[in-house]
Amino acid sequence: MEKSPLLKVHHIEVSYRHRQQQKTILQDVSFELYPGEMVAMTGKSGAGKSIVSQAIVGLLDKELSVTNGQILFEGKNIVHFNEKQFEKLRRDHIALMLQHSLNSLDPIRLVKKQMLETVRHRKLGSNRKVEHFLLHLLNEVGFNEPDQIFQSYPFELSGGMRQRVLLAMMLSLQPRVLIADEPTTALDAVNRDKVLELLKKMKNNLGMTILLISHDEGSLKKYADRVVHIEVGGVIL
Ligand SMILES: Nc1ncnc2c1ncn2[C@@H]1O[C@H](COP(=O)(O)OP(=O)(O)OP(=O)(O)O)[C@@H](O)[C@H]1O
Repeated sequence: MEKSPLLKVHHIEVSYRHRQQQKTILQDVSFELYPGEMVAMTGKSGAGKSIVSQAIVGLLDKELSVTNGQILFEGKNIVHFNEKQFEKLRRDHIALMLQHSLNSLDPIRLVKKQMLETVRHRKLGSNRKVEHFLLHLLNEVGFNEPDQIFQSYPFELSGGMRQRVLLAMMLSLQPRVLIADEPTTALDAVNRDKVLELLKKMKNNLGMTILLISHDEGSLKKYADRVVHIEVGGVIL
């Protein structure tokens, strides 16, 4: 393991402000992610796990802001990035797979179209090359007949299959860090294990760094290298 962290969340505080009202909703959260590790973040519902992940990638609701602390990505403080810088960060370095992201696939647009759109900004070569790359990723996430999935509509797929398509989409961005916020909530036990296994495989094969957010401490311990626990008001390592 390299010595310096890829991502360092350092004593951050997030506050809510609307008109005259202000309150702190997250206080003194610190943890580090080292290259190539999978860290699970757990904590009770409402502890602030999603808020932390949104703060990292600049997707906090507009009433919320980081009012103290630093978030360092490769040693650089990104807390005060503007929208354009955050967009680039999300596109090139840190992908966030959201809790309810199953809904982010359009049910009536071909998987192929949606996947191609995800990588449109990347210079990956000819159309054939890009399609080949995406089909390979579909295969990596466990589809034996990726072309069939490519040519289907999300409404034709099960929840577990859609989750794996989404994962392939995230992987197509080849992020340094993948933050997966409750990636398995919509899945049954079999598919949940499949997705977690896959994340582990991605970590091992591609050297990806993963922050996995979930309530489910038991199953996460099985897959993660380390667990950080968020308490309401702060983090306990
Ligand atoms: N837009 C917002 N405005 C004000 N408070 C918010 C906002 N979003 C979240 N909160 C509050 O911040 C706290 C942390 O919420 P968050 O969604 O991060 O919790 P969580 O740990 O991810 O919970 P869960 O496991 O249920 O998803 C909660 O008390 C929540 O009510």
